[in-house]
Amino acid sequence: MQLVANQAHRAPGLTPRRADTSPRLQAAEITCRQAVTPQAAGAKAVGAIAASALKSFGFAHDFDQKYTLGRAIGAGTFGTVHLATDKATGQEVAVKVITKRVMGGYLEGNFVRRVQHEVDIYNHLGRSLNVAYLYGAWETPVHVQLVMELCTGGELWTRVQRGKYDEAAAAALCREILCTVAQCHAKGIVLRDVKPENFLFLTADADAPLKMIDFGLATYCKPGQLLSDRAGSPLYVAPEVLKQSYGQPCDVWSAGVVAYQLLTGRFPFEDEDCGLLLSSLDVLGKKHFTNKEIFFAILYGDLDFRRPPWDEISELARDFVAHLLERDPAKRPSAEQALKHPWLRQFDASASGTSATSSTASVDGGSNGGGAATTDGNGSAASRSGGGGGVSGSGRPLSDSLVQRLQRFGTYGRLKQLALRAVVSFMATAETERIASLAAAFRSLDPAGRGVVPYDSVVALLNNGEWDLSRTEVSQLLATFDIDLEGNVDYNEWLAALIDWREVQESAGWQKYVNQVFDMFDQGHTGRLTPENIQRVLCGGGLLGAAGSGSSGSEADVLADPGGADAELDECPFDDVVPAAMREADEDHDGSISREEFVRFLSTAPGDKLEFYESRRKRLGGSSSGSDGNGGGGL
Ligand SMILES: Nc1ncnc2c1ncn2[C@@H]1O[C@H](COP(=O)(O)OP(=O)(O)OP(=O)(O)O)[C@@H](O)[C@H]1O
Repeated sequence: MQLVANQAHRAPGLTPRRADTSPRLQAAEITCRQAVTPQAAGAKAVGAIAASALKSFGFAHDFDQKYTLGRAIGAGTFGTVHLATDKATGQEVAVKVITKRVMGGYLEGNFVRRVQHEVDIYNHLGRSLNVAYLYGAWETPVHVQLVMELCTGGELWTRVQRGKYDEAAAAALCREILCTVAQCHAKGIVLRDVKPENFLFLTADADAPLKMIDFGLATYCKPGQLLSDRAGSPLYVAPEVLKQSYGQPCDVWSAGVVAYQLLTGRFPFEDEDCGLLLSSLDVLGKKHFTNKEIFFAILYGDLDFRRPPWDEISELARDFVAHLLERDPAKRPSAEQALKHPWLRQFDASASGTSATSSTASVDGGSNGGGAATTDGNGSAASRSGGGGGVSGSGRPLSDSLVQRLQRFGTYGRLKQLALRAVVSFMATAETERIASLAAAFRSLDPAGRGVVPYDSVVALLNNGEWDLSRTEVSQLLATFDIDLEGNVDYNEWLAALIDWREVQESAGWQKYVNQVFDMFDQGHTGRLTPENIQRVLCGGGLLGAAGSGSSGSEADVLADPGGADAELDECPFDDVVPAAMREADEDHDGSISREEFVRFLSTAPGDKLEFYESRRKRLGGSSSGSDGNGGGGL
């Protein structure tokens, strides 16, 4: 095993991260970073790209025109993170500046895969409100610049160091971490680096949302698959990772270590022989532990539930932590199962509370008509939690789950979103019943029947006082809606973003619709889609014609100009879509997407449940009706 220290490249003058404050932890933080091999970075990331032959990533080059770079605010082994300001809007963002690694005039292969992998994962998972949002990637001859949502609340680690959390606060944070893990696992991604340093608070507020950053060790691993390369940070690494045979459960273990820390302020294991009991204090300078000692404690040490403050912590909390820190991964709960633990559920407002029903919710499409967004001025506590643990995604009223649906759709990636928008256009005429409530909700925002809702109306909807969202989160949800990047939300975008795709997949028509979209791309009737096919159709507007901006979305509209033979390919806003989609969809790496691969690409994993995404639905006390907030026209 090749070990690489995880403390290099600190920019001068930066507030040091935890690793720098403690020589002990610095040693302990030596991280097994050989993960970015073709196997470990995921064969998908390798995909059809001959990485070693690249001179550039194909990212935009106009960073300096768009942003003013400010001071450095953080540093890791891979890059330095700076503050920056959007010149047009004044919005502050975080920019990770990564120095390019070049060999023989070309970008070094592993480096290319690492960057592409990070961008791909951010582009998918960053659409969830649990992960810092990636606005885009830029490059110069020397650097790559990843522009991200700025999190000003500091690392979870900083708050952990201040001492233990009360149970309600600890449970809320554990829920957010496990939701992030569950979202990743549902997409066949294992994080391998769940630790407090990789979660930042959006703001300094006590109840600010937590956002995951840094997917450097994440890799593709479906349930049941096993990995063998050691990867992780020693204090959080699962025993089976040390034994080099592990899969998704390793993230649940790491979440268990974090849960233990949140409740007690220290690490969970002791080893009588070497007197190892890790506490924040130990870590900050009193004792010296080698990785060997730490690994021994993880593998064989006793779980310490005896010492204070465990005598003041509830049985349920202890049971929760003990379950997550089960050494046998086969007996450990999955992230989804852990989210249903009674300790988390007892603090989950959405599991017991009532949802906002009092104001003029604009998405019900029924009784409220007009769709005028209102502010209820209630100012009540908001719930960031999911849909109440066991609540199924299917059948959840739109007025409760709008934000969850948007996030999940956002994580699909651009090509899949565009293709699903085309599927919708085929469905719209055939499945009027399935889309009736969504159509009604759209009409309430588009009373004039133009088939397009301007950005302002959607912003007003998301700011109507019923959702707990920051300004930047509203704009990122808006970006998810606007699949064709036209600056508004058309009827088919609305349907595509909000429909329950898992339900559609189970319907008789699904295979037919997907075939129709495949055929739109496959103009040569070869049965395979090449990057060129896809690029031509996307940039020629053939797929976007699939809905037009109207609400009819008929088959005739779709097929009117399927290939865009006269297409102007020079100014295509989807240039970066195809390589990322190829890395995801081309499972056998033959440089094309077969019909079967396309069907799998468009399908939503059965495990990708709505309740893993934060509802952000405000919970209003004393709801009169106790109804589902549907107002008569929700899903
Ligand atoms: N979106 C953000 N907003 C504010 N600060 C950030 C953001 N992203 C990163 N940082 C800060 O920059 C530091 C380094 O970021 P990050 O961990 O992503 O870099 P890295 O080089 O990939 O790290 P690693 O060494 O773990 O690979 C973080 O610890 C954090 O303090």
